[in-house]
Amino acid sequence: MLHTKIPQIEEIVEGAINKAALLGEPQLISVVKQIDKTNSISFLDRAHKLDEHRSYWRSADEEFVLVGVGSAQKILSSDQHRFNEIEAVWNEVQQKADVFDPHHEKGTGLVCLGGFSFDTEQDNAYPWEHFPDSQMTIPMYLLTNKGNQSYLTTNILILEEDHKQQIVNQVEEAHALLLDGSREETQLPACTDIEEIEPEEWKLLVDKATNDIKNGELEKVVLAREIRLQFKNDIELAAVIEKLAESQSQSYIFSVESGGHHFVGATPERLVKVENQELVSTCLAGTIPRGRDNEEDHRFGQELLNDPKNRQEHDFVVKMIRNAVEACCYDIEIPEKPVVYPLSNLQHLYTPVTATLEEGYTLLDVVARLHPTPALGGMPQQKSVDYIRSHEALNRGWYAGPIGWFDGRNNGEFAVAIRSALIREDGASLFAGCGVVEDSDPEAEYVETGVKLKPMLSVLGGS
Ligand SMILES: C=C(O[C@H]1C=CC=C(C(=O)O)[C@@H]1O)C(=O)O
Ligand SMILES: [Mg+2]
Repeated sequence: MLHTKIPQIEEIVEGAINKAALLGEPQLISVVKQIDKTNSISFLDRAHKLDEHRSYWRSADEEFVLVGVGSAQKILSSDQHRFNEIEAVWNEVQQKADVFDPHHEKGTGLVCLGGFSFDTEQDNAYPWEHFPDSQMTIPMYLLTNKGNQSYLTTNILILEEDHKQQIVNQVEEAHALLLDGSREETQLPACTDIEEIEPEEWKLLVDKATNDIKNGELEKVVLAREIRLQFKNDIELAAVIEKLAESQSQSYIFSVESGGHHFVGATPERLVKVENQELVSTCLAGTIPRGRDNEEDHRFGQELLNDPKNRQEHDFVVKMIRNAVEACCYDIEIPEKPVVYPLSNLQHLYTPVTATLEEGYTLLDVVARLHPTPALGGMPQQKSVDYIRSHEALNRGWYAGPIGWFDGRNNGEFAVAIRSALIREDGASLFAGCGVVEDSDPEAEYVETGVKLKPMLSVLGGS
């Protein structure tokens, strides 16, 4: 239920304790307030004193940041129909919750943050033992920065036996800590060792894939590789996120914690965004480096636009996304040809997709239809996922899976978790991949993945 008249927190907590007793089940409350403009990195940093479970999301193309701290409720699923299952639980949670929100801004109030593994049939083995197949968290405390405005949401699952004053004190102490404004000095990781995982075997696999494609087994497959780093000290998440956000201004910046490990990344690739039933998706595939000067940069861009191998990589993605969107949208707009999308160290082929989502469909329905697109899996979809599962040496875990958020007003966005790293206590695994088609050259694909790994590598002290 949404309440627009906002009572004092004492009253809200008391009401929830009574309701929990009456109904015989915990009662979720969500209270939103506008606060002074708050720096998201400082907030993220201070939050570790409260709870290690922190999530970070920064949009690539608007001033929109979410920082989640702690967990009021987690929604998990390892089911084959995990997107639907998560949606069903989410609907139930929303129905039962009491939301006190006078602002009605997107990304405030009841919001879920989290992500999904690439492939539910791959087991959660090292280094992914702490990451379930799907994990969406309603944080206890959520900072929402939208343009110049900041909002703080407090979500609490109230139990019948809870003590009103204890809860109120706990919330007030947490708010004071999170909003205190100071920032401790944080340090970037000191890397002591770098290990590329079997680069020669990886190139042989790319070569094999081109042959399997020529033989008609499949049309395209995205193959990823891993680099492992060792650190001298435990990493400080806020420093990593801050540096990544600075260096990758055109990318989504994300971080999700599970079991004390952080999955972090800077990805340029949106999977899908929905706001007021308006849908935006992105076809991003086909890659060339940036030039050393304007002339070379432009020449590379033109080369990319006219290169048959890169165009083929890209066109598979457009075709698949078009089909998926046509099944649940109208007013679909997709330009005939891609344009060049420059990032700090490389350029991609880019085709935007806009449409209106038909009534009755949700963001998660579209995620279920799209994941994985041929920019992450290949073509045909199921064959390429099977191929990856049986041939790729690494355990993808959440690499290339959907990562993002949604709120209780049918707004939300998912990106694909590429150019990412899983950070453990004293080390990290970094991941990047590339689209392999029949004309792919293993050495060139190796170099392309190297360029994609570079920004994360340099933030983590590896170069
Ligand atoms: C799979 C990745 O990139 C995809 C996204 C854009 C361009 C790609 C490419 O040109 O190969 C990939 O399809 C990755 O960075 O890990
Ligand atoms: Mg490529």
